[in-house]
Amino acid sequence: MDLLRFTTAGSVDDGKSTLIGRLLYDSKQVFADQLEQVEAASAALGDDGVNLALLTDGLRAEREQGITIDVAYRYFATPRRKFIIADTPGHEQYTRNMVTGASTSNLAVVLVDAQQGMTQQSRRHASIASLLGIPHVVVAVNKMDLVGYREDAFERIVHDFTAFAAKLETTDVTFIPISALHGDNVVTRSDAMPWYQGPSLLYHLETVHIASDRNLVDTRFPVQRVTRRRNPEYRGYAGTMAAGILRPGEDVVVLPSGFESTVEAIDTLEGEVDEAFPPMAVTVRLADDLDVGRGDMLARPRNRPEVTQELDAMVCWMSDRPLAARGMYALKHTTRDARAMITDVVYRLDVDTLHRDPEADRLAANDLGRVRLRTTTPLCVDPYDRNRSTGSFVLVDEQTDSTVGAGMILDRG
Ligand SMILES: Nc1nc2c(ncn2[C@@H]2O[C@H](COP(=O)(O)OP(=O)(O)OP(=O)(O)O)[C@@H](O)[C@H]2O)c(=O)[nH]1
Repeated sequence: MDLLRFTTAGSVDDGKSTLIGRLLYDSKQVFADQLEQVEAASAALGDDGVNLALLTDGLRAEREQGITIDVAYRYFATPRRKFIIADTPGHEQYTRNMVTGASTSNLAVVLVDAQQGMTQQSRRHASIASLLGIPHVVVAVNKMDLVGYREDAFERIVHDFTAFAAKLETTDVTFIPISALHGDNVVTRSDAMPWYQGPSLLYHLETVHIASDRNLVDTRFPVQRVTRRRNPEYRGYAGTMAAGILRPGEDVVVLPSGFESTVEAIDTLEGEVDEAFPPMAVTVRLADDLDVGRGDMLARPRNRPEVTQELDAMVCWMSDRPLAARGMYALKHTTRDARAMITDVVYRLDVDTLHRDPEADRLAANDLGRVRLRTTTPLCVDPYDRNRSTGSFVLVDEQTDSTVGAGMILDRG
């Protein structure tokens, strides 16, 4: 069964918690003991019925105990699909959280309050979803009950959002009018909005076509480690397929060294396989005895990533200490660790207006901007819009060992 990863984005009080609670509750993913707790807490607050936001927040608190996490991953399944929700609490660090949660998402649900309409925050969330290359966006127009379930309220938001999204690269945008509180169009279709002919949110999540979002063209296999098992002659390269397809008998090039060989066999825990594709974890054996190690990448001789020490990237900055030219950081890209120096801050992007400020010489926490970097060792990279996995990296502060930036590599053309 396939898996859809999605993230939710909304401003404070748009109803994110209520929506997630509703999805879990109506698709019967809530355990009896959790439900009892929430019913008791709801009653204590004077709510009749179940306060769904409490349900989500309760699960959140449970997860957060003792560990600082910015993104809680929540799992649920229906007969059609498995789901992972990257639930991003906290309002201060929304850009950072959204970047963390969204970087592997297939889809983003952007909540817009039907009464308030498009806000600066909605524009920001749409911009970030687009920059992160999330292939599918759902605009869930929530609290339709507060506008009398009127079509014109919904249409106004569709119109405003579409006008703004025209400036973005996101192509697949679906609008769904919902009431998370009452459950309209969340799991089941609502009778309250006969003018809406589309699917419920859950049905859309179950059926949106994601198979072709994977890049099966550019073969990329970052080597995680060299394994020697079974016998002394056995030497395999273990890792996870980042893109493309790999089959025994095919020619490969090892980068950055440039040595070429042929795939002899592909092993998995279940035995040998005829082909490997993302996100399979496999061990590749080559016909020749080459010097291959962690951080190297296998690709096809005629379809290679760029091997470079100069990067142009959009960076989302997450640290209170600003990013500025000449800063040095540890850089993690696929399985390779390097060090990088910021050589230039090209511009800072205002995600509300999409205006570029070329005068900016630094990025503060939650800023996005274009920077140039030079790395100490060569990296095998693709543009992010071609391949999210070989096109992204993180920057780590070497003193505190904390992640301070997420980067998306741009095509320098
Ligand atoms: N009338 C109405 N109220 C709603 C709806 N959805 C949420 N609300 C209410 O809006 C308020 C905020 O909802 P939350 O789910 O806590 O929203 P949130 O702030 O986005 O959630 P988090 O930031 O994730 O904690 C609560 O009082 C909800 O009951 C809706 O569809 N209709």
